[in-house]
Amino acid sequence: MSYFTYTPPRTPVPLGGRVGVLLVNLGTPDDTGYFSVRRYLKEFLSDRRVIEAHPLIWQPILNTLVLARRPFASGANYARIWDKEENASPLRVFTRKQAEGLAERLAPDGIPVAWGMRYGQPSVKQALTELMDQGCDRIVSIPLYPQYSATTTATANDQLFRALMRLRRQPSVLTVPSFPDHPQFIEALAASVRRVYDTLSFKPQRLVASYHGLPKEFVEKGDSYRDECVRTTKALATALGMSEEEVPLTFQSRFGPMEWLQPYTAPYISALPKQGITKIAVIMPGFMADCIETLDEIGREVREEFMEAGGEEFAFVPCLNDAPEAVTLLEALSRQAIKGFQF
Ligand SMILES: C=CC1=C(C)c2cc3[nH]c(cc4nc(cc5[nH]c(cc1n2)c(C)c5CCC(=O)O)C(CCC(=O)O)=C4C)c(C)c3C=C
Ligand SMILES: [Fe+2]
Ligand SMILES: [Fe+2]
Repeated sequence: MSYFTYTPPRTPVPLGGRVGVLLVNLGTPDDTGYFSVRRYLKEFLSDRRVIEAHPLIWQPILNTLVLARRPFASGANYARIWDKEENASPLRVFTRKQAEGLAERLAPDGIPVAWGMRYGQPSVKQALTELMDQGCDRIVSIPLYPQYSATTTATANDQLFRALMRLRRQPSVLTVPSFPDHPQFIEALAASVRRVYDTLSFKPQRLVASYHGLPKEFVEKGDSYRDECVRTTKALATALGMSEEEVPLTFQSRFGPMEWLQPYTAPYISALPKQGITKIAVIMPGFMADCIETLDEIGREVREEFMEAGGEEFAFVPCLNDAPEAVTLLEALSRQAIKGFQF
């Protein structure tokens, strides 16, 4: 059997090349059952960009303690947010819709779009093959994470380059950098806040900006994630004409016993009513699409804890999902990157 895994394109590459856009997101289980969630978590938590401990130490813990129990708890959480019509998790549905929206915008220029997941299906390799089958010899890859982290952006790129390793005829690739304060990103976030605020019968005293957490050690060792979260939060506050105090930054979704970036979202929000802050809104600008971390952790768990602690009003600002502003952002990122191929 050949070392190389891909047969040459069936569609000829036009003179001057053909660009395709690849959207890469995290990944999600195929269904909410134990085995699907277990398979997903095993792949995710075996990634050394995510868990840096040596496999000789980590793998026995993962395969016994973690994978024996967590798939049940996570599966129950996924079941609560599952899109029953599409029979898929919201992360997959919204990623697909973002790709479809972008494809419509780029179709007049003959630029195809595909989407793949770092963990699970459809794979990055499948998405890449889809583009190469259409004659693309130049790929713009957009990791769907506004703020850089080695645990997300870098591993998405690793997976793409892993697929390229087995190609005899390799396309040229441009990986789009993180976009924490890209004007179109901030405008899209601000529009999502305004849309929610227009429907409220109260004025939130705070707009809490909650980001996925990260072990503190990763940032101390050079991951730029926290700085980029600060950039997003400041730019959003400015766009909304709010003070920095009105838009506090917190970190959610801790995993394991290490210290993660602080302040932690849940205790921070539960402490607000005691300070006289009983009406809040929460936005999650680290997620391009709603998922288990936003819908279940913030929309259910954190909301309930806030109300139990004396909170009165809690407004949830949905992620950008398939809003036209999200597609406009992806179009801007794509078109800016495509210029890099024009010479
Ligand atoms: C050490 C563990 C983890 C790190 C580091 C981590 C970083 C990280 N993750 C996201 C975005 C998402 N994470 C999601 C789910 C999720 N994350 C972890 C663990 C780490 N994440 C787990 C175990 C899970 C699975 C759910 C669970 O069992 O609790 C998701 C949602 C996926 C979905 O299908 O809905 C996203 C999105 C970022 C941005 C990040 C670092 C900055
Ligand atoms: Fe995560
Ligand atoms: Fe979580």
